[in-house]
Amino acid sequence: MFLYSKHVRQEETENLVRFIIAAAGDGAAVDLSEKIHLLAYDIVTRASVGTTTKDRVKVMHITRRLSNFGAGFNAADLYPSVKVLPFLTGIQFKIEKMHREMDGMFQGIIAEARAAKSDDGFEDLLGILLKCQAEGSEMAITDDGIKAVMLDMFLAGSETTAAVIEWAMSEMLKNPLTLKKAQEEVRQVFDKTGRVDEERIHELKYLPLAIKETLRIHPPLPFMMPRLNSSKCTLNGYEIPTNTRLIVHAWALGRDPKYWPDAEQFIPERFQGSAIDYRGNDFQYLPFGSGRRLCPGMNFGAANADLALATLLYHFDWEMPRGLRNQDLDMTEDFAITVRRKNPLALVPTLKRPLNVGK
Ligand code: HEM
Repeated sequence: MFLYSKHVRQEETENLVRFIIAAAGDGAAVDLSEKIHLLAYDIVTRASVGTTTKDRVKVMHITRRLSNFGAGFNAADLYPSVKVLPFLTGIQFKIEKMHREMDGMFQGIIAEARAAKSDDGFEDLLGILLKCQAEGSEMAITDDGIKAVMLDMFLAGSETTAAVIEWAMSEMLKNPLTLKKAQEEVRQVFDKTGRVDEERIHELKYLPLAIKETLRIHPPLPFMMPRLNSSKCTLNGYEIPTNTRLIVHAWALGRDPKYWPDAEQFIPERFQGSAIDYRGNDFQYLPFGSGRRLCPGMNFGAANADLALATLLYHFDWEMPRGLRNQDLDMTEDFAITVRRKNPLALVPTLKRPLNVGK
């Protein structure tokens, strides 16, 4: 899937450039947040189910509602033994409604994929699952199982990727020296061919630092997956009984001044020559989690963010809308399972490099 997603990623980022070119020109600001989110959904959807669905905007909104809904703690979580609470708080009803909506859409996607079944190689995830289902395997694959995997991909894959791209652009705009540095490097590398693609992306050294720094200050999932401890233990003097639900706060770790000097500042250079990376072994920096629940989409998500950011910086100069200074850029976070910007990122693009497809 990762290899298959390469051309999907390329096509979708180029579509984004086309859209921005069409929207730019008269000094008008573009709602970059919306486009970044559609980009992430389209890449994840095409890699998962082969095509973008006609309901893409609807799926995107339901996913966001699910994310908003799952944020924070609710009474039912605090008193899991009181079985009636989910009904009293209305949570059960809302979950069931969203479930019905999503289920109908996913069943439609599965039916379309079955009808379009061909022998041209099942390269997307849904195709592979349907093939295994048809061939029969030791563990039966049901339609419900397939729908659960699809939901996982949409929920876990698209909002997170979009958040990284959106926050990286926001931080670089707010810190124009970092923007300049990243942009100069991107243009130096890709001017050789006039096209941003993955053949040369490994030549970038500064943009990956900026992405790492973004993941430190804005881990898209501020809380890792809940864990249950299998035996009693003591943490910071607190006794934790067996089977307690524990949640690691990745956001707080990334901003802890004990580990990070000038923790609130966006300084990509802090990762230069540093061995700290996001693969889950450095416990002060866990944007993709750690251990057996480590994000399985880490490489896919990082590749999507790398290409999208390199493309945005290569083709366009970016400015704040008239009357606003870079340092005034609003950075308020929206509280949901995935933390994204509260207000859309509206920026003025100026085309600097045309789109050279197929060079
Ligand atoms: C760059 C963007 C991404 C970030 C920052 C991110 C971050 C995370 C984090 C923090 C977790 C929880 C890990 C833990 O608790 O140890 C997670 C889980 C997960 N992620 Fe990602 N993720 C990203 C992209 C993706 C993508 C693109 C996919 C797939 C298309 C994906 C699929 C998943 C799944 C399925 C899980 C649940 C794993 C489990 O249940 O054990 N993620 N992700």
